[in-house]
Amino acid sequence: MSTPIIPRVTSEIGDLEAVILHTPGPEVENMTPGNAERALYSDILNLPVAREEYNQLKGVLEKVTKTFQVKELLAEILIDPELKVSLVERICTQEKVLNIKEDLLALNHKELATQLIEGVALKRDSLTTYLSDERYALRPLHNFFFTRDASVTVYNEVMISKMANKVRERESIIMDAIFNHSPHFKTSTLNPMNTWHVGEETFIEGGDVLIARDDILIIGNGARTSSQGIDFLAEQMKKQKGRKHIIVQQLPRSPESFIHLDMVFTLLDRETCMVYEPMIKHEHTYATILMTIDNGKVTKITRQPGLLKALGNLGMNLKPVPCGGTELWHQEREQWHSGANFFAIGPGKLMGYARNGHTLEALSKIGYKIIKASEVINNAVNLDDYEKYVVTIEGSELPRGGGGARCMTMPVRRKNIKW
Ligand SMILES: NC(=O)NCCC[C@H](N)C(=O)O
Repeated sequence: MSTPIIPRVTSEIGDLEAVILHTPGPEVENMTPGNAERALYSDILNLPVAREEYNQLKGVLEKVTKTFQVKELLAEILIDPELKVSLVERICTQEKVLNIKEDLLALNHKELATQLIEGVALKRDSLTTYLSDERYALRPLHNFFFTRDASVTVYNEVMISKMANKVRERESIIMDAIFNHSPHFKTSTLNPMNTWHVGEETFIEGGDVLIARDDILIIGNGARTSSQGIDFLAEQMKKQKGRKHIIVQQLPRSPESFIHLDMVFTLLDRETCMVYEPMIKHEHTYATILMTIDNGKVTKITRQPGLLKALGNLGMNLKPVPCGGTELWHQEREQWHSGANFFAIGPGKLMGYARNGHTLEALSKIGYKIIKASEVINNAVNLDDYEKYVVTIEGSELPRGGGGARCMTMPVRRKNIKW
């Protein structure tokens, strides 16, 4: 095996060196209209189409960087019998299904990894289970292809998220096991679950955590990340030397397309960001707050006149590109389909959905070349020929899961940016 990767991410846009993906499997279909909402979906995905679309994202990323697949990483660590027992025990205890522990332990490492992700069917071997409306003893991890959310590389460490919804909790447990045991990574993890004073109200998800610069984090505070979750991360920042800034952007709890900050704001290159204007540029009641941490202490907490101005005050003057273009009508529609959710594989080197035409037009106007993923995969286009581009993936099915290119990628390592 090659030398382990030391996770390090100091910006949203540095050249990507390694990323964790999860190709959607049967778990995304294993739901009914009755429980799609509980699965945090607005619709049931068509798996073959979703996979085709996902393979465009994966195909491009495999060309430009090192990629890992969650299921393979998980299966590999489950070869260790002790870890297998402790992980199964942890999951069964957390999900209150210790009765299936022995069945799970009887599976080989690959089958166990599959079942932990795709779900374990409920055995109808008692009156209670026979009468139960549940189909699963362990529910499928419908949302795991949004690898962004359950863990986050924050500078030199990996934070394991504390998910806001039960249906996503197992994702974090799996990522915790991977980062602590996979031979592919050498890192330390920050896990709110291991901190004695972290309470019920503490939650924080990767979609809300943006690393703007080596001294600036931008964190969304809304349905998925609580103030307590941000305080947990602020505590960790206190351990670092020098001055750190955390800009907190409050978010509305509805509609569901505003669940994470990266659905309304992403960084594109050194000078540009993508914004959903009604949330990021216009006046509203959702506060922007700046926390300043100086050598281990929070020295100041102040209200700011909006996210862009807060960044400007710290020397990051970003030109906002409007998701959906200039008309509110298009902005609303394209934001809903993850039109603001871009993933940077390098500064000015982006991936996003092809369907959001007005957003792409706004990027094209400022010099971004729009390139289809298939052209990259078939070698019809060489990305090195362009300084700024958006590689587009088809997005009919994937956005119905509730996220875009940033949500589907968990960067483990990026090169540092020369500002
Ligand atoms: N970073 C993101 O915005 N991730 C998308 C998560 C969508 C998923 N259905 C969820 O509700 O958690």
